[in-house]
Amino acid sequence: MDYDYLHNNDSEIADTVDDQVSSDKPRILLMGLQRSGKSSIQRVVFGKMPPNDTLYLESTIKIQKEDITRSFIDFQIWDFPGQVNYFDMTYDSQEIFGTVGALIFVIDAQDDYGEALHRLFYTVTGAFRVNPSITFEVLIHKVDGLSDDYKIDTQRDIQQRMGDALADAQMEHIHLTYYLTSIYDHSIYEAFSKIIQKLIRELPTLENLLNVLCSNSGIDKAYLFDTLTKIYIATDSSPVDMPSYELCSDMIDVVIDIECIYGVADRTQSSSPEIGMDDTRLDGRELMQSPTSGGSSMDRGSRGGGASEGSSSDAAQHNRAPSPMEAEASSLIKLDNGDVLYMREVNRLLVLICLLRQDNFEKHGLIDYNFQCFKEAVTEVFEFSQKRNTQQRQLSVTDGQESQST
Ligand SMILES: Nc1nc2c(ncn2[C@@H]2O[C@H](COP(=O)(O)OP(=O)(O)OP(=O)(O)O)[C@@H](O)[C@H]2O)c(=O)[nH]1
Repeated sequence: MDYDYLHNNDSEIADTVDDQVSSDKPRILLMGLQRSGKSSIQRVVFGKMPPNDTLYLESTIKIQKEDITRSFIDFQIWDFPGQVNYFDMTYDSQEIFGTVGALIFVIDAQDDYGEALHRLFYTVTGAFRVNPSITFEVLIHKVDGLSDDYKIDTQRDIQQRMGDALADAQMEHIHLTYYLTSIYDHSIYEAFSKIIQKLIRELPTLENLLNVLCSNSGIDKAYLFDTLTKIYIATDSSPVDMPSYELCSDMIDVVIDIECIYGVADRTQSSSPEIGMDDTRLDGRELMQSPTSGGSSMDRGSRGGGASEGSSSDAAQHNRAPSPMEAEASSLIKLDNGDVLYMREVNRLLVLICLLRQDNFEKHGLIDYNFQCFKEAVTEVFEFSQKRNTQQRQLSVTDGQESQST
């Protein structure tokens, strides 16, 4: 089979790479055919664009580069125009693929994907030759329009055809990971969580800390989320099940919604998202004092968008942080099935969300103490990783200057 790449309009965008290659951060590349959904993914996950608004996105004509710098997530995401061949002589593929962490290839599953598979093959084999350490991730995207059976069949077919093509080319050692995704549900966040976790060097340490926290506090499942993107950057080693992940992820929205309604407690003293709800009544129900501190709780009712059956939330509590400087928002949602969702803010960018049985939450003094230890450990790991990143960047700048002068 001949895997030729389409050539069109290269000259229009030939100048767009040069000004993009200067940053030394690890890169995530978003590639795929035109209209496969690359820009939509970037805007929805990293820009908080409502999925329906992506209908009006215009075609990308030059590389869109975005710096994502938040806690442990520290990279650049590049959204490529679908119509360009970055392996031809016009571009320096070493410059483009040399420092790439992950190459994400998006396939429109609602369309005929024969052409997309040719492009995928051409892209991964070309990029692998330049940089064998890239992780290759394939998003079988727009699956919201497909039945469950059809989704599985599509994934199987794509995997099979790519496996055969790589084997024919004796490149079966190239490993591709496949995800079924849509911007209209949690699947895109789940996929990005897994992709980004592969790039976080501190992941084993964070997982260990979460394991210790869970086993010492009677917590069934814990996720460390990046608040803005809803990407979980680590979880404990018990298996991730979609309903629990969706509940935890939805909790971030619940808290943000409540914050939007009630505002920040004291903007003059703190930029932390504390939720000031004292003396407020909602739906005629009085807000109660929280058991942990001088906070308050509120009935919130069930929330759509992914909550699992029989687990609609029936109460959410928000505790005021003891001091504005401590910036420690926390929140509690009791589920109908007797479980509890407990959220604690680690810092402005990270929240810990735990799922546990209500009986175990009775010992929340212990949980709070363990959380403090966890938080201190995470802060130390974070400071260490920042120091190391800064040192590495300084080193690479010095290396670059030396190689230029020789
Ligand atoms: N049904 C569905 N439509 C989607 C999804 N993601 C993106 N789309 C739609 O796909 C269309 C194309 O999306 P874009 O993000 O512009 O595609 P692109 O790959 O960036 O296209 P180019 O910039 O031309 O390379 C838009 O109308 C989106 O609304 C999805 O998960 N499900």
